[in-house]
Amino acid sequence: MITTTDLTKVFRADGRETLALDGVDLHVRPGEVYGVVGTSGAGKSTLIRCVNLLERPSSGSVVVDGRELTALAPKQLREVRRSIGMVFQHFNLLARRTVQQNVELPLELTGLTRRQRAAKAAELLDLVGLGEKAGSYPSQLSGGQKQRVGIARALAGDPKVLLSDEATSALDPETTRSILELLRRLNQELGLTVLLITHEMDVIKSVCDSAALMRRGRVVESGTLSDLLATPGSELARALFPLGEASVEGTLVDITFQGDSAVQPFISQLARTYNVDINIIGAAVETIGGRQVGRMRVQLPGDFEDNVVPIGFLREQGLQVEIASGARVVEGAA
Ligand SMILES: Nc1ncnc2c1ncn2[C@@H]1O[C@H](COP(=O)(O)OP(=O)(O)OP(=O)(O)O)[C@@H](O)[C@H]1O
Repeated sequence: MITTTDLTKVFRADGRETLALDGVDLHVRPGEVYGVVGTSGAGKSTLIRCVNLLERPSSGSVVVDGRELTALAPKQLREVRRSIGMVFQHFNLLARRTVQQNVELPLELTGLTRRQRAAKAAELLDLVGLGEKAGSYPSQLSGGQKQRVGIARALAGDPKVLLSDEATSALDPETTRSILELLRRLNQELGLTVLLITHEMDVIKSVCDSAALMRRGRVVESGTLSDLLATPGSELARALFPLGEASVEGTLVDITFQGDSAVQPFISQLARTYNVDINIIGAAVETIGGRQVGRMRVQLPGDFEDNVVPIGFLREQGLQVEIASGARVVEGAA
């Protein structure tokens, strides 16, 4: 639904050049919620703004719903842009307009009659749970309500794609949750593809199907959350599912299991078969991207070389096993 290929963006200001995007390949499939995470300055805002050409890329291509945006003439681009909704961190509502008039704004140039516009706005406000606030002004609304208006406005052009630029960053945790639930519901009910950027791992965890990690203008990791969790050494997986600090004693092993497989029988089998004392350091089961994922960190006595066979046993059971300490030894052994 959204594909960027070798996207670069160079900003020139005060005689200095900043490479904000350095060859970004992103692939967002139809109907998924895709999150881009990264520290401040990583290039997230620039990326999302390049996806609807609010910012023109320096090179590379942006294809949304089968259309190459960088090749479009201004008039065509304006039309396509109407089918890409965008929500902003600070809502960007017009203070002198009522809630309904704010939602109608993108419809004013579409040739709809006043009545049609009003009917569409009312329908959208109902959809986001704000039907009763149509006549209020933005200053009379809470932050969460303002963002609901922002979302209704973004949906006015019946978009297939919704871009969200830190939509929940200005909101408290409870309001954040309700806005994320709304985005998820719109994704499911309208089949909307959502590309969001955030600096909060919790946002990725609670609402995204896929994620990308950006650093210095590049995507350094990306994939579905389940694939990332199954990728040894994945930074995103570790951030999604932290298991506490590594200690220097013995060999620390992180075991990840998804779906129905349970790890407990393997641990007791392992202890019996190889006569090792296994210390469980931490374990948790969480719902990530709508799927149950379990992780367990265990400590085995001795260094990696002493544990090659037990670790092999766990891997044979189809569990994903990652060595959390003794990495130096692992490299040496490989
Ligand atoms: N209009 C601009 N002119 C010059 N440099 C810019 C401009 N916009 C962004 N940059 C620079 O591009 C880089 C990426 O910025 P960007 O805002 O995309 O990062 P970000 O990951 O969204 O960070 P944040 O979370 O702080 O918004 C930064 O070094 C920033 O200073």
